[in-house]
Amino acid sequence: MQSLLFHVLRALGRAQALRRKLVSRTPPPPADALLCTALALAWHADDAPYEPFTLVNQAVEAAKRNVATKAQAPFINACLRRFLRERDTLVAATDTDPVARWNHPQWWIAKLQKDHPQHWQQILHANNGRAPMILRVNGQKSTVAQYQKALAAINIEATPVGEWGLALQHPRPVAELPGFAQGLVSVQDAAAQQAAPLLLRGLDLAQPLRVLDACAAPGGKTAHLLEYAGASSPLQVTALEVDVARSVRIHETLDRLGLRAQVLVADAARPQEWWQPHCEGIPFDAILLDAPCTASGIVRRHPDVRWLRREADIAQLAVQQARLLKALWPLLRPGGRLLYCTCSVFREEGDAQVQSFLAHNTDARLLPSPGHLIPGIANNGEVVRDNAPGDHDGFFYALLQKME
Ligand SMILES: C[S@@+](CC[C@H](N)C(=O)[O-])C[C@H]1O[C@@H](n2cnc3c(N)ncnc32)[C@H](O)[C@@H]1O
Repeated sequence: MQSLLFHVLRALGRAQALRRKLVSRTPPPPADALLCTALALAWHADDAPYEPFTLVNQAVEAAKRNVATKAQAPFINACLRRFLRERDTLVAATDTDPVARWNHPQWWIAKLQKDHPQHWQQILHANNGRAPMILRVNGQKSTVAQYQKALAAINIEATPVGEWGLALQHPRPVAELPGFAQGLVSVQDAAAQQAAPLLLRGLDLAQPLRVLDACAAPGGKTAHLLEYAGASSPLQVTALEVDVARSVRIHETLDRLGLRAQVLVADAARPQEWWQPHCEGIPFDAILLDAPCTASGIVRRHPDVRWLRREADIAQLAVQQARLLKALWPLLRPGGRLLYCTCSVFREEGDAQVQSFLAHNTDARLLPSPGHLIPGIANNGEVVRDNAPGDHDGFFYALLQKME
């Protein structure tokens, strides 16, 4: 079901453009949904999950069986049969429509063209692909080489990515991964795996440093911070999450991996409510702010995001991100570091956010940072400024230091 749904979402722009060519008036929503679903699955014969004739027959059967679409079954049948007869002409007629070509809303395409004039096509192309499944090996329990061997022993092929990552040749349910329940590995994209080393590299981890993970659920990066520091490090991590239900997942993540952190349910933008009562008001040595964002960098994992987001969400989220940065900066000790990141490729949530922060905070300086990571680059030889090699999601990282 999910695989079919994701397929439809990755081809919805094309399907809606084809539907407009087939009918002049939009059918009632349930019939339209069924018609567009069938068109999205069948439009590209080489990529269709079933024989296009089967898809058409099944769509018409489904229409007949549902009271909401029953009356439109003959209409859906007529549209889809015509589509099969005239497919090449109809597809060619939609090729000039960017929404059909790229399967993203027009505003999203225009935004990427403006924000990434060199790479917008590459980003859209990556967004329509399928993301690889990447594991992060828990350095406290195994090594990349050992785990790769354990996978090979059960015929799971994997290639090392980055310091702790293994990319699986084919995605697998986690229950099939050796030692998953015992915390040997986690699932985490290669771009997200850069957070812990970026924040902690070069710090003296033999000291009892205090680290705040300000937006922590489900705890992927909290766990990586602890794994990275190592079992013998006295690193103290406070994991903050505003959403009670999501905070439960931080405990689950830490329990599975055998790690410990202070988990607080609180609003990071209102430190007056939790910093003094739970952290004695002592400044942190390092802060990770993995801020809520549009998730425009992880579209290939969540193909619905592009259709559900509204352009106005970007500005609203940028305000929230700025509020979080402003509230957390005073909690950092002079000389300390704050890593700001989002899984977005939009500049308002990355570059522009950080430039505005630097302009308003003269005690902050930007340390060498990856900046915007462009999704889907798989050693294709293309050079992108500061982009890490290998396939990964779209992300943004800026490492800020507070001057002493
Ligand atoms: C991008 S996700 C974090 C992912 C997490 N760092 C990880 O690697 O697993 C952002 C999280 O921030 C939480 N959040 C949003 N606003 C917050 C706030 N004001 N204070 C604390 N948490 C917040 C959201 O509920 C969400 O769980």
